[in-house]
Amino acid sequence: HGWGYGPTNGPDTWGEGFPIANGPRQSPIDVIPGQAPYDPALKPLKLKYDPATSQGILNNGHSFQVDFVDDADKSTLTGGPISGTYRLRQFHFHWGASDDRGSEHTVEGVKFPCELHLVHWNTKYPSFGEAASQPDGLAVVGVFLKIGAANPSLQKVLDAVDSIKFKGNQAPFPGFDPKILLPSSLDYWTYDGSLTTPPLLESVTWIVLKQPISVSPTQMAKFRSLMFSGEGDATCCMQDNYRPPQPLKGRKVRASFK
Ligand SMILES: NS(=O)(=O)c1ccco1
Ligand SMILES: [Zn+2]
Repeated sequence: HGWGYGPTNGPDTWGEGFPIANGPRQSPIDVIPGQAPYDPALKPLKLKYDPATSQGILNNGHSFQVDFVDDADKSTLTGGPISGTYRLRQFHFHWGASDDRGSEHTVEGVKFPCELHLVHWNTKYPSFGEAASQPDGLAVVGVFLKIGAANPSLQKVLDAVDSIKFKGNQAPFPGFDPKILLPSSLDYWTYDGSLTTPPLLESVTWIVLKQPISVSPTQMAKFRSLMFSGEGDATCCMQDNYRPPQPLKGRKVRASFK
C-alpha cells in the first residue's frame, strides 16, 4: 500500500521508501520568529494570477487540489526571495481531525487548523516535473488558516468539495482567482526546504505568510467531509493529512518584515 497519513503508512514510515525524508532540507519546520532576522535584501512578493488559468479540482487521495493551466506566464510569482519567474501549478490544503492541529508549519510550536499551499515552478526549467528535481525548482507560498469568521473566498472552493468526495474524483473549476485567498499582508518568512509529501524532493523555496486567513468551524467540517479512499472503501474521512515539523539542521529562516 502506498504512502499516506495512517498508523502504518504515515510520515514516520516515509523514510523507508524515500530516504530523503531524513535529508538536510526537509519541510515543514517550526518557525521561531525571534530566530528569523529581518533581511532588507528580500523583495516584496509579486503574485499575478489570471483566473482564466484555473482548470479543475481533484481529490488525489491525500488532499484536494485546484489545478491551473501553466503553459504560459499568466499566473506567476516573482520577487520575494526568488529570482526569475515561477508559474502557479496548483494549490491545496492540509488540515486536522480537530481544530487544535492540521497545519504543517508551526510558529513557536503553535499549530493552526489548516494550511494552504500555492505551488509554483521555476520557468528556467521546461516543466513542473523537471523543476521539481532542482534545488531552485519550486516555490510554495504557505498560508495559515485560523478559526474565526466564515471566509467567503474559501467557501467558493469548499462549495465544490461535495463533487470530489472520493479519491480520483475531479470536476471543472474554471474562473477562480486564488489571489482572493491571500491575507491583506504579504509579510513572510522564507527558508530552503522540500515537498512535504513523498517524493519529499528538496527543491522548494518556502514562503510562509505571517498573517493567517480565517476559516469557520463549519468550514473546517467541510474539509473533513472528504475521503482519502475511493467509493466503496468504508475508511473514514480525509483529515490529519499533515507532516509534522522536521529538523532545521542549521538552516537560516529570514523575515521580509521588521
Ligand atoms: N505539500 S507541498 O506543497 O510541499 C507539495 C506539493 C507537491 C507535493 O507536495
Ligand atoms: Zn502542501
